[in-house]
Amino acid sequence: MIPTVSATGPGHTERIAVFASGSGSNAERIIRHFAQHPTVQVTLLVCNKPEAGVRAKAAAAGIPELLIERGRFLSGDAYLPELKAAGISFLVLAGFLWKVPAALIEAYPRRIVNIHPALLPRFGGKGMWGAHVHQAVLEAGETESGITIHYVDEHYDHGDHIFQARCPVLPGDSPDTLAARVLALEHRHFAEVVERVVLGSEGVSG
Ligand SMILES: Nc1nc2c(c(=O)[nH]1)N[C@@H](CN(C=O)c1ccc(C(=O)N[C@@H](CCC(=O)O)C(=O)O)cc1)CN2
Ligand SMILES: NCC(=O)N[C@@H]1O[C@H](COP(=O)([O-])[O-])[C@@H](O)[C@H]1O
Repeated sequence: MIPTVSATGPGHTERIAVFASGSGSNAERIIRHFAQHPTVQVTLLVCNKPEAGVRAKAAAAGIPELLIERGRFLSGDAYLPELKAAGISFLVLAGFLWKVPAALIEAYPRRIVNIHPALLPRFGGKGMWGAHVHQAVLEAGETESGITIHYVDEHYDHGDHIFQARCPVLPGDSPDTLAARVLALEHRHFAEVVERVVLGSEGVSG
C-alpha cells in the first residue's frame, strides 16, 4: 500500500501547479476536473516551451502561467520562490520534459506526481518520452502497454508507483495508434488518481 500525502483538513485548499511542455490534453482535463472542487484547485501552469499548446488551454481556463528557463530551473532556485509565493502545495507533471531538480523534490516530498505512457519500470528513463516510448514498446514486441502514475524522485521514472492501467498492443499498431490508445487511458484515470492522492485516500491501485 503506497502511503499518500496527508489528507486536507476542513477549509484547507490544496493548490496544484501543473507542469507541461506540450499540447496539454492531460493538463486541460486536470484543470477541468478540479474547476468546481471545494478543496483542490489548479492555480498555476508551469511551462518550459513558449510554443506549447498547453499555454492557450490554460489561458482559456483562466489559469496563470509561469514560463521557465532551463538554467534557473535546473541549476538555480528552480523557481521555488514563485511556487511558494503562489501557495502551491502539490506538483503534477503532465507531459513535462525536463528533469525536476533536487530543490523541488526536497521542497515537495511525496507531493510531486508524474504520468508516464508505459508500464514502468520498463520503457522509462532518459530519452523515454512521447513517441519514443511507444516505438520502444513496439520494437520490443510487447502485447500490452499502458500508463504508470508515480511519485517523482530525483531520477527519471523511478519513484514509487501509485497506479497503473493496461491496454493491448494490436497487430499493425504504429507509434501513433498505440499512443492514442494509451492517451485515452491517461485521460480516463489521471485526474481521478491525482484527486485521490492529494486528498490522501489510501488504496490507490490499478
Ligand atoms: N526528477 C524527475 N523529473 C521528471 C520525471 C521524473 O520521474 N523524475 N519524469 C519526467 C517525465 N518523463 C517521463 O515520464 C520524461 C520526460 C523527459 C525525458 C527526457 O529524456 N528528456 C530529455 C529532454 C527533452 C527536451 O528538453 O525536450 C532529456 O532529459 O534529455 C525523460 C522522461 C519529467 N521530469
Ligand atoms: N515521459 C513523459 C511523457 O512521455 N509524457 C507523455 O506526454 C504526453 C503529453 O500529452 P499532453 O500534452 O496531450 O497531455 C502524454 O502522453 C504523457 O504520458
